[in-house]
Amino acid sequence: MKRIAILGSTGSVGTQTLDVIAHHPERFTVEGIAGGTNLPLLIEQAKRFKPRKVSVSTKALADELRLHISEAEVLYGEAGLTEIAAGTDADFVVTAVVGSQGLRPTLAAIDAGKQIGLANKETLVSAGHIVTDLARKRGVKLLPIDSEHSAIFQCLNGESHERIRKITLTASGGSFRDRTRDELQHVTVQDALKHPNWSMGAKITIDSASMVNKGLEVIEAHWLFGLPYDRIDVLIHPESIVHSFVEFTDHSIIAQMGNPDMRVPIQYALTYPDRLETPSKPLDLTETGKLVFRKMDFERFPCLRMAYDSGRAGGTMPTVYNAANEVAVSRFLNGDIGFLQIEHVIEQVLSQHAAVAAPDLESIMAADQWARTAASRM
Ligand SMILES: NC(=O)C1=CN([C@@H]2O[C@H](COP(=O)(O)OP(=O)(O)OC[C@H]3O[C@@H](n4cnc5c(N)ncnc54)[C@H](OP(=O)(O)O)[C@@H]3O)[C@@H](O)[C@H]2O)C=CC1
Ligand SMILES: CC(=O)[C@@H](O)[C@H](O)COP(=O)(O)O
Ligand SMILES: [Mn+2]
Repeated sequence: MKRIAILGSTGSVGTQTLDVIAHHPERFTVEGIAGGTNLPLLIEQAKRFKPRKVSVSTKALADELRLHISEAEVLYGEAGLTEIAAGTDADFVVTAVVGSQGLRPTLAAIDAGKQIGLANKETLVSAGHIVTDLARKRGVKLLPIDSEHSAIFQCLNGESHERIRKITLTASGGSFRDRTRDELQHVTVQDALKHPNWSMGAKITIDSASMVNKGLEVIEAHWLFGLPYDRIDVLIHPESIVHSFVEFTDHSIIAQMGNPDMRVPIQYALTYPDRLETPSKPLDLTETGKLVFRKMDFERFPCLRMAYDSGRAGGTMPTVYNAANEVAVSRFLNGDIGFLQIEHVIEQVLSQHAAVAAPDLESIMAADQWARTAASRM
């Protein structure tokens, strides 16, 4: 039995993780779940999966939750999230909260020696060296849940890292992939939230449309696979069938394919190195017919160029890229700024930042906070 704790159990990745667990009750128990504000769903999950600890974002919500569930200890806030990450009997923690608020709880889980199923990419972008160093020291595996990174991880199974020529992350192009920059002037939040292939939380769906998601994924890949940025490529693949691929020194390419369904990478992280049945639809390539791949256009998607630049600059630059984007996306979702202003905010905040090299956690937190304040004023 693998004992699981989930940070962000009420979200898109969180609910799909519980779906995977529900299909294999003989394999998994749920020790702890943490959600934000979706109380009805958290109550339903607590009753069904019977974790010993449950956490919500505020004290008021925790008080209300206690009226509905008596079997579990109810916690709240950052302390509650950290307790679900590090203070349960779980041996495996799925990090599926959104944003760099996942950083401290993830570090706590690693410090406590829990294996990590990593969905929360912002954590690795914000503090990649700190997270990977601690994982190395504690002997903790960071098992990728992000579909592209799971794909690369599967392609690399048994291969020597010295034989990798480059890896290529595929990008669907997001909700506006066929629109020109001029046409982006007046797009709405509703338009932006219509991802062509994946059903995901609001923040990552906007990130897909701006290509920030792929930027975050490039930096995530740098830390997960220890590759320099000039050996991490991105291309547009509108079908999201090839989830990513590796080219080796002999020019062989190994790709991982499947219908777009997050339950596959989630389950692989949970069962690695084993594989189990899933309820996902099998891929029939004769039905797919044609797969399209296009070169990335960095003029059309400047947020990807800024991610490469931030990653290469290192230090606190990726922290600031991520935090500025988090604020810009939240402002876009609230109707405060237009879609194209997301990239403007990121660019301006990056240009004003005096980077700190080899930052410790305190400097990372300070840079994150500085970027949030700057981005909210722009
Ligand atoms: N969705 C996907 O297919 C993929 C997602 N990812 C990554 O996974 C992460 C999660 O994405 P996704 O599932 O789409 O996001 P969602 O917005 O769907 O879910 C976010 C989760 O975080 C919870 N949460 C938010 N704030 C807090 C808080 N302060 N304390 C505790 N919990 C909190 C939410 O709770 P509540 O809803 O109750 O408020 C919810 O459970 C992101 O980093 C994303 O980039 C990566 C690859 C694919
Ligand atoms: C499912 C997943 O891993 C997402 O990160 C997905 O990749 C988003 O799609 P695009 O960023 O390619 O549009
Ligand atoms: Mn992805």
